[in-house]
Amino acid sequence: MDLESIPGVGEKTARSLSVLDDPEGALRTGDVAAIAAAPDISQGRAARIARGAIRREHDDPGGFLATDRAREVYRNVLGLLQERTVTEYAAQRLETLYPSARRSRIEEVQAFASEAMEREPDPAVLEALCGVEPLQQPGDVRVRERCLATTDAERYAEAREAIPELPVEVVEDAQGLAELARGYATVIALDESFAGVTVEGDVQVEPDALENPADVVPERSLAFFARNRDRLRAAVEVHRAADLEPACDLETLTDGLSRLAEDGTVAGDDELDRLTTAANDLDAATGTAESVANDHLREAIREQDVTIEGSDLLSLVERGAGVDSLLSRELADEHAAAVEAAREHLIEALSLDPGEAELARRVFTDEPAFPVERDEDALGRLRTELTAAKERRAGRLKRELAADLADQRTDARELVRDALELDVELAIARFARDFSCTMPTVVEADARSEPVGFAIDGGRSPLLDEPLEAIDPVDYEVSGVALLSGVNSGGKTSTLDLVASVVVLAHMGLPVPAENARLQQFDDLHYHGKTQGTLDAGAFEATVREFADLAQGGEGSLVLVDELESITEPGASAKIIAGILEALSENGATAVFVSHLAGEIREMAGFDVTIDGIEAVGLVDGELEVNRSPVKDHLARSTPELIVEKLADESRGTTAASSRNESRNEGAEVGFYDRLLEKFD
Ligand SMILES: Nc1ncnc2c1ncn2[C@@H]1O[C@H](COP(=O)(O)OP(=O)(O)OP(=O)(O)O)[C@@H](O)[C@H]1O
Repeated sequence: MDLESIPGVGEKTARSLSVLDDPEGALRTGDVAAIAAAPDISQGRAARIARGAIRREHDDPGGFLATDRAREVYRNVLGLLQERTVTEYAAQRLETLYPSARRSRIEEVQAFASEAMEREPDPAVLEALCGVEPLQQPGDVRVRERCLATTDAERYAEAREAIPELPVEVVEDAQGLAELARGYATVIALDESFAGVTVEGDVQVEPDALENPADVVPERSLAFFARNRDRLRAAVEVHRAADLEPACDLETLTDGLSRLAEDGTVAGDDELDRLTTAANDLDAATGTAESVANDHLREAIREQDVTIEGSDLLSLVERGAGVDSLLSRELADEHAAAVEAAREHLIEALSLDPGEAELARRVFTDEPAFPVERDEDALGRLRTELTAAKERRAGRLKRELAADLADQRTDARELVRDALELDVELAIARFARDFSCTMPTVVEADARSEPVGFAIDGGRSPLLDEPLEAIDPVDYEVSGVALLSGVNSGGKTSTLDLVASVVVLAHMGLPVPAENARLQQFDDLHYHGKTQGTLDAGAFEATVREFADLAQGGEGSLVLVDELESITEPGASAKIIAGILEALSENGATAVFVSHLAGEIREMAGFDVTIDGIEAVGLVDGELEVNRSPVKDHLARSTPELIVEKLADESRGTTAASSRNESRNEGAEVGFYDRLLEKFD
């Protein structure tokens, strides 16, 4: 696949994407997480790239949303879906859903969304989703206690390339190897020629090391799991809570992760912990052991009456002997006990095993001395032994753990992806529940048959800022061109919003907020919201021009227009709207024009345009009671007409109830209201 052929992908982005394992697969499936794993590509950008790839896949020219208001409706319904996601990933992934005029795309998403609607948005699953995020690449791994060694310059270059995590050293001979062994806990010699060479320290001859990097640097695969430990655990939790089919064995993965510390070291091994603590605490424990011995000895000396004969003292002084000799002669037992106490302390404080204890005992010699002091050489040997034992054990455990986890890397990726995808599905499921949605029937347009238009039963506009229970369900059906009349605040704009939302969601392949919906597969949606106030000449001209374009094509278009009359004075508006409707009708477009001038427009129009009406069924306590579903072929009475009618009714009632004399004035009032009412006929 030529990545640059995707809309929105230039040379630089294509280069970033080519770093991925399977860029084509990621693009084909709209896998935002995989695309965002490419260098310098954010999730938002990944979503745009995925959308471009999907459009290319379906040969979709785009541009379904033809006006600002249409785009606004899309952003609003998408926002409602995004509000119902838990993860940022799912919110971005939803951006790949867009209204399309391509059947294959609509059906593809419909299949996905139908399954999604079956999902149960369990609170435990939503809670678990909080911790899931796309996996991250581990940072650079650097191992300092182990090195590779070779005598060959070419092999040196190869080693640096294959295993950049380890230092690579060039040596001349076994002597060089021995020197390295003093500086590193483990030396891995790459040359066959070193086989059989014995040098002190942990030196392993492994000519195949470069072919098995996982054995040589288990840190490499552990770093991936360590970096993503919490995300993987959260993904495991999501699978458990949602009872999802897991991509790998959850027990094995959880067990592996429980043995891994956040910094990539092995956790939970008592012996390794003991060795690590012993190596770390060695100096401090030796210092304390010295104090133990000296406190002991000081106490003993203080309490001792040392009796020494004058001749002995003389000979000691003449020989220049110090207190050591005195100690050995007079306090040998106490000295031995003090040294023993120091040794015991060191062995116990560091929990040393018998072999290590043997070395530890040598840290304090039997030589009489006060104060008792450590033997640095012996201490050095103990330190080397503890560090080497620690490294050996850590290395073995890392290799074992890396081997256990290595096979699960691909599955672990899938595990996280499935958890994130579940969030996308649950957002759709929640949206569908919250707005009582159904999957619409989207009918492919057929030039030879009658226009299908749209038919919505029990629709509730998701754009109304009311709880679902407070929204009256609306039935509305239009094929061809219609005018929508109705009382002020009757719900005309909300009806257009409902139609636009249903059409946009249906073309996204998603369920729509209605009991039932059947609609034509439209090419595009032109929705013009209400214009605020009269337009100046320039803006008026631009608006008329816009409709001129539409009137020339438009056979597959849905055109929704709200009170276009406000753009100029009423008489002229009616003429212009009538002309636009004629053109749209001739072209076979589907259109709904909301207007307070429906009657006037019909008179001007050169064809029998349908007028639907949102009727007030009456006035209750001064408030209009409205039937929100437009009545077909019915010019709704206006609010002023209803009010005059109400006044006429009221005054008739009063006249009937009053005496003859008093009613003269009231009779005149009835006549006045009737005169006004006649004007509405
Ligand atoms: N189906 C509905 N169920 C409940 N309330 C509704 C419904 N439709 C509209 N409303 C309420 O009526 C108000 C007015 O609706 P809307 O703006 O759609 O009326 P309109 O007929 O376009 O008004 P105008 O004639 O002033 O342009 C809305 O804000 C909403 O509160």
